[in-house]
Amino acid sequence: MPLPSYNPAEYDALLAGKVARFKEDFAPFAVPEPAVFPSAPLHYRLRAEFRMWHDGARVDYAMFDPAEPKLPIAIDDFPPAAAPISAAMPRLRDALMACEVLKRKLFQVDFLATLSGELMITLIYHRPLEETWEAAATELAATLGAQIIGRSRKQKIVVGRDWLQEEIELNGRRLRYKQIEGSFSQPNGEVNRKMLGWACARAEGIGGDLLELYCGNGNFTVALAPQFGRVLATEVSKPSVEAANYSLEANAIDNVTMVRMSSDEISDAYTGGREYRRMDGVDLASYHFTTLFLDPPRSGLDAGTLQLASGFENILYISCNPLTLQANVAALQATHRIAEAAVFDQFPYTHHLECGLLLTRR
Ligand SMILES: C[S@@+](CC[C@H](N)C(=O)[O-])C[C@H]1O[C@@H](n2cnc3c(N)ncnc32)[C@H](O)[C@@H]1O
Repeated sequence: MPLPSYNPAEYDALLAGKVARFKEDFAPFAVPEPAVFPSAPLHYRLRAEFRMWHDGARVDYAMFDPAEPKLPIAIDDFPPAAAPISAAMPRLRDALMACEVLKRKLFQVDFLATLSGELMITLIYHRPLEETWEAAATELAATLGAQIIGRSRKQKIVVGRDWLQEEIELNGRRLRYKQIEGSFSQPNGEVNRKMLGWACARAEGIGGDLLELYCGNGNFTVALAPQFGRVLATEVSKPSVEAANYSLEANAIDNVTMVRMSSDEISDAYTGGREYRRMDGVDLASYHFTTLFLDPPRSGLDAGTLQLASGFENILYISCNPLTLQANVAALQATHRIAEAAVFDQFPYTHHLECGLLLTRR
């Protein structure tokens, strides 16, 4: 099997195939016609990771054909990568080749960019990093206009910041977010903007309070909060909670309480389970929840969260895995029907599809 091809001429047909599969998979649940949100056909990915291949004085970005995983294929560019990554790739490679201290035992390079034009480059080594590395990396950061992080076993050196500030225009607002190196952020920035817009339009006029699980850096929280009375947002990862708190402050949002809790913990607390110190000061009984917002990892919802969801009037569910979404919708069939559906092409030229559903109580 060759490396994936990124041919814009094939894009529409590939997306049509995915939409058809979605409609077929969800037909047993009487899914309405989905709204379809395409991606830009090129330069859509805000993240890219490459192994680095050394050959004499050369170093190259390498990709691997799954059929021949030991044979590196050197690449000069990566068409899906967002503009700041595409522009930096050849400049970084040339700078590495010109500087032994930056090049030696460099194993991998991770790029993270934002729609706001910021760029972070993580250089991962199979050797300890010394002061001369930091001096060279500081020069590189200035040349490329990027944040640079050096990683090696038990070592992390940050040149600049280990986070980026994203800014997203949405419905006349300019939303600001913190995106921390190594934490989750949506890979396709423009499609993410479309997801935020779709979710806000679905929430229009519902009112009451919102419970959000898997909130990450507050991506949806910041967009949705003004449409609800109060919001209780939860997330398990500590850096993501820190980023979410930053995002709330940066957007002057004051009706959200953030709690670091896993989905099964919040489900347990909600149904009167054990007491959680992290819930101190949060009076669950004082909320008038009308809506549950969910954006879980690929594994979908655990049994406790499904139980929790079954009691809500409205469930807004964003999923990166139609298979687990199908299973979760099946489990909620007795209580909820699909009122609206959307597909978001976060991952062009792959079989992956992001979907959104509004489920309302029967
Ligand atoms: C698909 S991401 C969505 C994040 C966020 N909604 C966004 O749009 O960027 C899923 C998030 O769920 C978090 N997560 C994973 N397992 C979890 C669990 N059991 N309980 C709560 N959060 C979890 C991850 O840390 C990640 O931030």
